[in-house]
Amino acid sequence: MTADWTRGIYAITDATLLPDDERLFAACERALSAGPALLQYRDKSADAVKRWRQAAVLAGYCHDAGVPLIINDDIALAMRLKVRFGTTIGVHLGQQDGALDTAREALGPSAIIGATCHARLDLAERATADGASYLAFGRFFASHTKPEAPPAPLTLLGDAARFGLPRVAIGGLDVHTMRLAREAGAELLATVHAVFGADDPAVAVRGLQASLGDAARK
Ligand SMILES: Cc1ncc(COP(=O)(O)OP(=O)(O)O)c(N)n1
Ligand SMILES: Cc1nc(C(=O)O)sc1CCOP(=O)(O)O
Ligand SMILES: [Mg+2]
Repeated sequence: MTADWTRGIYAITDATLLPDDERLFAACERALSAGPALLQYRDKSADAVKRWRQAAVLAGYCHDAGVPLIINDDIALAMRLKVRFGTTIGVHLGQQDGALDTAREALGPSAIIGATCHARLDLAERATADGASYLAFGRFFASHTKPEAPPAPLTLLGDAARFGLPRVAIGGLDVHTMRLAREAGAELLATVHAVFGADDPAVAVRGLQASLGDAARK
């Protein structure tokens, strides 16, 4: 059974931190064992064979753990996984990654479809109208993973409550800064480094959950 995905830790993979199948799969298994709300497969390479192979394994892990798998950027890959495995597959789309309504049509009404809104409420308003399932804002703090991402103020998260969708905070979140983003209104706290830069992603997810005061999910 899939647990409530709308609140908690949103773990995002990274091909630099997890450069091969063995490390990616081991780290994701550990992270999933601690009950994140969502797992995103994010691989910016053009290696479609690797992306299919890795995403297919993660789809199985996520299915077993009851955690939705979100595919970054790639509606076609999410669609292929859904057809092949029939599991809960979603997609995260940035402003250059394809149309939300195309993704919704391809993946169906219950798919989780996320939208990057940077620091812009106008993008959030459009994404809401186009059928997004959640709205992602950031980056809020200095990011190891994407230092060039444009900055966003924490006050944006309160302003975004009006859209009535789960708000994701991203960028430089760790055991300290995550609390600030939650206090500012984010239901979901997305991180690469605080989970997959840690020695043990399971311990990291549990530590982040504890820092938020969220009950352990597993
Ligand atoms: C949860 C979440 N929020 C934001 C992003 C960034 O998406 P995007 O702007 O498309 O940048 P890339 O991740 O594709 O480099 C995200 N992936 N996930
Ligand atoms: C993928 C991504 N998108 C961002 C945005 O602001 O849109 S920040 C970011 C990287 C998040 O990694 P870390 O938790 O290591 O900072
Ligand atoms: Mg993208």
